[in-house]
Amino acid sequence: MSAGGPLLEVRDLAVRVRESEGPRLVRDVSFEIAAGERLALVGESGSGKSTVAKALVQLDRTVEVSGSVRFDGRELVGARPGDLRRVRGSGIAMIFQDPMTALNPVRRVLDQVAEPLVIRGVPRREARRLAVAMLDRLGVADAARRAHDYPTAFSGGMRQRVVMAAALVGGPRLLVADEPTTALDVRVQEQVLDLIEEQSRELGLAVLLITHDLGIVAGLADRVAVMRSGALVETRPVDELFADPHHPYTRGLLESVPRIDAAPGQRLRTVADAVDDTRESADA
Ligand SMILES: Nc1ncnc2c1ncn2[C@@H]1O[C@H](COP(=O)(O)OP(=O)(O)OP(=O)(O)O)[C@@H](O)[C@H]1O
Repeated sequence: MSAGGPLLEVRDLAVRVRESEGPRLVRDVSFEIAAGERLALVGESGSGKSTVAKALVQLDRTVEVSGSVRFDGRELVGARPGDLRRVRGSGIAMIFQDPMTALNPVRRVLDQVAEPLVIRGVPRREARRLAVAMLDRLGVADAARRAHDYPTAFSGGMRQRVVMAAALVGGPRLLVADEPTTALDVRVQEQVLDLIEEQSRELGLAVLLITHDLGIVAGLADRVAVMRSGALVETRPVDELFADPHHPYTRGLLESVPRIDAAPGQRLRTVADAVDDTRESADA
């Protein structure tokens, strides 16, 4: 346990493709997340959000990560593979956009959710009991019976609940959720986001939510970090950022969120429009 410091502290994170002379994919990224806090990392597609997420626990071996990532007081950049595996198994859990790729289609849900516990030496019976309890907690109806099904028998939203159960069963302190609802239909998106928020509140779980969709950030995040072209442009409390975005790029992102009060047929503004406006007013 770190002595009063943030749960996650990222300093000057930079990522480059190994043995390449090309520009860094991510540079100068610094942010922190306190225990139980929810931070959204937003930005357009290709801005580097997933690269940051994977760099935290060095999931992508084709890239070189530099700078500092301290989790619970321990440095992860340059840590031994075994130590990183342990952090991934119990400290930092990750879920991704497509729940099906995270699940093995030919293994029963019960065994997949129980696996992180079995790996840690929890007896199989007990691991299975805890797995069913977690599925139940995450709203899988009739969990004891459904747990014996294969993932293909579940809908997209239910699969994401299964993935979350496998992520949370080991009692992580930070959940990194990379576009967790992008592949789901709108109604189910909301349920999954509510679920993440509920688990965060009840378990004191910190969350790093990665999304290109600012529309889903307001209800869930405490703070927002805005990423553009591999760097952070501003990190602020969510209410402040929505009320008074400092950076033109952030203004652009906010203006490109579809609004139900927009006039019918009104063209959605893009981030490029807002950045152009700023250039024009600077030129004038
Ligand atoms: N291992 C890699 N090798 C080469 N290029 C990479 C690698 N990983 C990421 N990139 C590039 O880095 C840039 C940032 O990608 P990243 O996936 O982090 O963006 P993102 O903001 O998460 O976008 P999206 O929302 O589309 O996932 C992209 O141009 C991507 O092609």
